[in-house]
Amino acid sequence: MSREPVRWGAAALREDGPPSNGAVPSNEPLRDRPGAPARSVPSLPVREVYAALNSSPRGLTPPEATARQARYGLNELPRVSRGHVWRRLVAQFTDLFAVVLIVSSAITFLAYALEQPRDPATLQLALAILGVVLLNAGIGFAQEYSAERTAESLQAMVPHTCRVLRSGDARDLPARELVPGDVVLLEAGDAVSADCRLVEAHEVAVNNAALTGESDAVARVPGPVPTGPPLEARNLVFMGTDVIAGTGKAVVCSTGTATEFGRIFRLTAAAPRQKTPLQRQVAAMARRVAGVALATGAVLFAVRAPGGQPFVDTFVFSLGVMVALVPEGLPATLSVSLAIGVRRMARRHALVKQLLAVEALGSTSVVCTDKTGTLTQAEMTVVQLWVNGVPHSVAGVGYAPVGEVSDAGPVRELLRTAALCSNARLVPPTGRDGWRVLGDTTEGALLVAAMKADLDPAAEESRTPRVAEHPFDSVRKLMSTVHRDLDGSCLAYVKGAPLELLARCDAVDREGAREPLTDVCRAEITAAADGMAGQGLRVLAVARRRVDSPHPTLGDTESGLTFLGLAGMYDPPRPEVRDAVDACRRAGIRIVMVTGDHPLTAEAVARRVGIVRGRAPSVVTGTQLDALDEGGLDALLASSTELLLCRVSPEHKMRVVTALQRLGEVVAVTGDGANDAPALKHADIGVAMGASGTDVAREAAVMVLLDDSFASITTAVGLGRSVYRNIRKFLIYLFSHNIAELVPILAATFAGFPLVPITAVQILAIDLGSDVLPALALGAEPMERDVMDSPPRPRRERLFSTAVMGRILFLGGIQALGVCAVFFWHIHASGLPYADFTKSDPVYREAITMVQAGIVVSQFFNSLAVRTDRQSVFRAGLLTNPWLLAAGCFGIGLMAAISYAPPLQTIFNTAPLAAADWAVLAAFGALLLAAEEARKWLLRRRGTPLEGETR
Ligand SMILES: Nc1ncnc2c1ncn2[C@@H]1O[C@H](COP(=O)(O)OP(=O)(O)OP(=O)(O)O)[C@@H](O)[C@H]1O
Repeated sequence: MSREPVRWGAAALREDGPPSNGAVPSNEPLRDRPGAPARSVPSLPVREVYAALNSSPRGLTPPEATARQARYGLNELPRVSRGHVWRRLVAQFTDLFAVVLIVSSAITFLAYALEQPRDPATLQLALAILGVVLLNAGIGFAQEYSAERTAESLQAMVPHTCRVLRSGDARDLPARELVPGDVVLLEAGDAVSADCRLVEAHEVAVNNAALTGESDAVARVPGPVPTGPPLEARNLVFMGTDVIAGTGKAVVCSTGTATEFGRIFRLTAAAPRQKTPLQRQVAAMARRVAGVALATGAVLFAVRAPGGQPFVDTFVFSLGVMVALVPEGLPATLSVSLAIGVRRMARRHALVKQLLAVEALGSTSVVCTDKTGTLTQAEMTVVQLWVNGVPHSVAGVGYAPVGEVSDAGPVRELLRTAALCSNARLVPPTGRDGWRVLGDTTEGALLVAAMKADLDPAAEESRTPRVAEHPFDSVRKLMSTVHRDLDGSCLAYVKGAPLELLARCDAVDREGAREPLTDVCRAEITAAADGMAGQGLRVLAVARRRVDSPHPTLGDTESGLTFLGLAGMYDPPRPEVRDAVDACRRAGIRIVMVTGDHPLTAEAVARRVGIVRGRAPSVVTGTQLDALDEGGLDALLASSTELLLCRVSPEHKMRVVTALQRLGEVVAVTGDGANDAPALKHADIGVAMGASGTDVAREAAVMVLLDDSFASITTAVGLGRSVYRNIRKFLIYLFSHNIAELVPILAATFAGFPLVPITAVQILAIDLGSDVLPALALGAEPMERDVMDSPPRPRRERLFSTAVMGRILFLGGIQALGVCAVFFWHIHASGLPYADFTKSDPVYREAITMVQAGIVVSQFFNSLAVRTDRQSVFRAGLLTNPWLLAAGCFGIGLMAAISYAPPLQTIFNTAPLAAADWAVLAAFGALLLAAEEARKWLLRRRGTPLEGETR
């Protein structure tokens, strides 16, 4: 069963009334509902539970379930509201930038009101600043809203199903379709989707942390308990909690908001969204730049105030420059870029639950991966059996029970035992789907093999019904079931990893006779198991014994066993994995295979998919890991390039992840089982399987693979790297033009020129007009082909590294030099002394138009230059990001309008430029590109990569 924290709706066991929907207070069957099973459910004996909830051991019929759904509504909780829309909008005006801008705008309005005569330019500036505030708030609000919607739609893509009995038929249904009275099947790793009363339980333990905060495992039993607070009833399991051990069957008592989880959910405020380190770095940088802006404003005021200019003029001017230099749209551009990354990953089957993962993915240096399902297709087929020293092959592929198996008695007995000791179910073909397995694929393969031998598992089960079970767990590596034999006695059937099982056998079956298991015999069986494993097969051993009671202890069930034989199953590798493994090699990412399987099986599969190429990979078992202290483990992990960890349990996985992180690695780890959750949480990127993983693993991971494939991890890493590169591109692009805006202002001030070379309104037109779209287009640059050709970015590398800062200064410096040159060239060409210039002077208007156009045109070339770090842009292809070209053309078009359209000329105090002026600016832009090309050429010649890149 699954948990979906955001979108549960309302439903409860109710005899009448409309379906509840979040807003309607729901009734609470386990509490006070009059006339309902309510409080009495936990105290009822099992057989009365069904009657009390109008259900039966075969579950509800589909029409009854539909009727109940109409009556009680879907099993969902209402959407979390992050506060009223207006409150969220107001919040946009309360961050530091917004407050600075609002105060600035207010002061400018005040200045306009006080100045004599009033200058329309002051009013324009005040309005422009206000416009910036509104625009910024609008972008922020829209971005937050869309991020929320993205998160919700991604959540909805993660499958949340539970196994339900309807008319006796087990089927996987979306958790939201559960209704009171439904009979659900639970097993370790499931998240519980509704409040339920257990009616059968085999060693069930749950984690009620979501409700109680206590993360210890608590045992659950099916029998009646005294009436009391629902959370204390040991036969109830609750929505939002996890089954961490055992298997069981339970009847749904309440759903949606009527559940205990729903009650708490209504009281819990949504957690605030955390900023990622990258967002924090950018915000810190933006604050620093804002500080520089503030200081510049103050310096300008101090220098200009004594110069005889009107006080208000100087003040408004300094304020305008300050506002213009604040990087207003930056945080929003960053979030949009991260969100684009998340969407791209989702399209490639990798759902990222936290933005944090997008950036961590880019620096992943080790991937610890499972084998079955991730590297292989998880389509097990039993291909070989080994009984009494004789190998038997099994024909047929996939789950279709068509093929041939020896009909020898001992072979049939092996398969019958294995099939009875399984919980999986085979589903016949429907529509376009072929034969499918519900449940564990290893067990599915055993059922198929049994059916190929003409055995009917259902008939066998009714002949010798199961009375008890010790579920499989990956530490014991065994599973056992107890069955009542025809004569009333009890038999235990056990299957599991050969070594573990053999250690619990003391006899071997020879055509029905029990013979002692000699050392020779043991060696023969081990050699046979190794032989199969060496071919890449997963090997299971099967055994049985008579037991005295229908409910023997684990120790009694799994000791003194009689060995029956071995089953070897083939699981073909996923075809796409080989290329993905190659990509990881090129990208300097180590792959460590972590599997519970046999070392020989692991090595054979690792060779097939290319993880192992050398002659002697390090193959280490869980027992060997246990013998290593921390130092030994570190040495092992640091020294082995090809490492396979076999026969390990999830606890080992956790230890290895911690050790790798200690060695400075950024670790991605895959997991599917409930007890993989700690390792998934601890890793830098926990990756859960969307198709086959348990709900608990999906909950603990930050990334969910919809197709379970290793190749999707590699793609996500590539996309993560590309997002990081793109962010760096637009930061260089945006911050370099700040220099081009600032330097001419400082130069004019210190040269004693009485006016500014570019006005605040012009700067705002660049920052919020011509620069926004190219920055977004850079943030959305397609993934470069060579993104996986370089080693991972070091964990501690800062976004604003020396190299990045150097590049900002280089590009910004060239731009600044250019615009200063065109400005003073215009001013000096007129021959007028500085003091004679006024705001309305045509030469001055032309000069400031040249400065603004100079920045816009050079930014166009700059946007092309920043696309590559070392490679020539001409080699990378000038036309490969058409959005960027379109955005650049839009910016130049806007600038032309500002230069030529009379109303805009009035607002911006600009003048029409001549064709020759544009030609000068274009030539100057081309010079910037040429200088960048020369710098890249030098870098390539020296072979120094920038931030670990090959370009
Ligand atoms: N359902 C089962 N019943 C009994 N034994 C099993 C079952 N599934 C697996 N085993 C045995 O336990 C061993 C460990 O299995 P486990 O599922 O823990 O490995 P895993 O780490 O998930 O493997 P992989 O890396 O292949 O996904 C297997 O090699 C097999 O011999």
